[in-house]
Amino acid sequence: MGVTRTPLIAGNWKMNLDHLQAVAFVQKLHWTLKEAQHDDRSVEVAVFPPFTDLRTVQTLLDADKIPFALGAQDLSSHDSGAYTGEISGQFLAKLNARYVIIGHSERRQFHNETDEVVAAKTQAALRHGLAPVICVGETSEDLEKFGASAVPVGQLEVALEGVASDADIVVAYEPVWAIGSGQAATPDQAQEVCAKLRAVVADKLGADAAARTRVLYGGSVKSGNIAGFMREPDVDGALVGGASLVVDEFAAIIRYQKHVGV
Ligand SMILES: O=C[C@H](O)COP(=O)(O)O
Repeated sequence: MGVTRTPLIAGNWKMNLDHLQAVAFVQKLHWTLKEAQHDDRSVEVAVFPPFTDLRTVQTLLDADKIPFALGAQDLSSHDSGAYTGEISGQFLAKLNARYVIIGHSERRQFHNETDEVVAAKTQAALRHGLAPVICVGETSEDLEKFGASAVPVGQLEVALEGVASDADIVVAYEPVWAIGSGQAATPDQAQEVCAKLRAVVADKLGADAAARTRVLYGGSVKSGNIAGFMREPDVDGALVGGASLVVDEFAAIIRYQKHVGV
């Protein structure tokens, strides 16, 4: 029997929602899903608040037994020391963070993160038992010059250098042109690149890792298009930006099976 990959719907809040707004949001999302009798086991939900919210959200998740996983949006490649403003993976692990986003295109674009930095951060996450959500994707210029898959495939190959075959990782394919633009990739386009990314995981970490690793699509995911992506065999979930900030919309994305009859 093949490996079943639990779908992952991840909300990357980016630099939105302070810790008080985060509490209200998480409580409302939880109630909304409960009211809709959402089956907690069918889809894993993860939220990625700003660093300053993490402790508050973790306390709320624990206290109210809310079954959402917690993730951070970045981490330092170093574990401790004189790195002003940086956040260590060991701090995130102590907050029971399960995931950390690495190499988001906004980090690559605004903080000059190279593939090598992404690889070092991937190692840092794994050292502390965090599952890196490794983001890769092409810009519209890359798409024109090289097609859709060459750049994300190359980025992932570097990120997986030296990663052990039993590592717990997630890959997120986020075409940069689709992020925040309202112009999502088509399910076919997402499937094509996600399948190639899974092949990179197979090549670097082996067939078992490729079979269990979740590959997400991200870029203008909404309740109206999530079902199309989730029907694709190599798309195991979504990394959602803007739509993860609106409770009803994010809940509808999480409930894609019932909502749109997949
Ligand atoms: O991390 C999330 C992505 O950047 C997608 O953002 P978006 O859903 O607002 O397009």
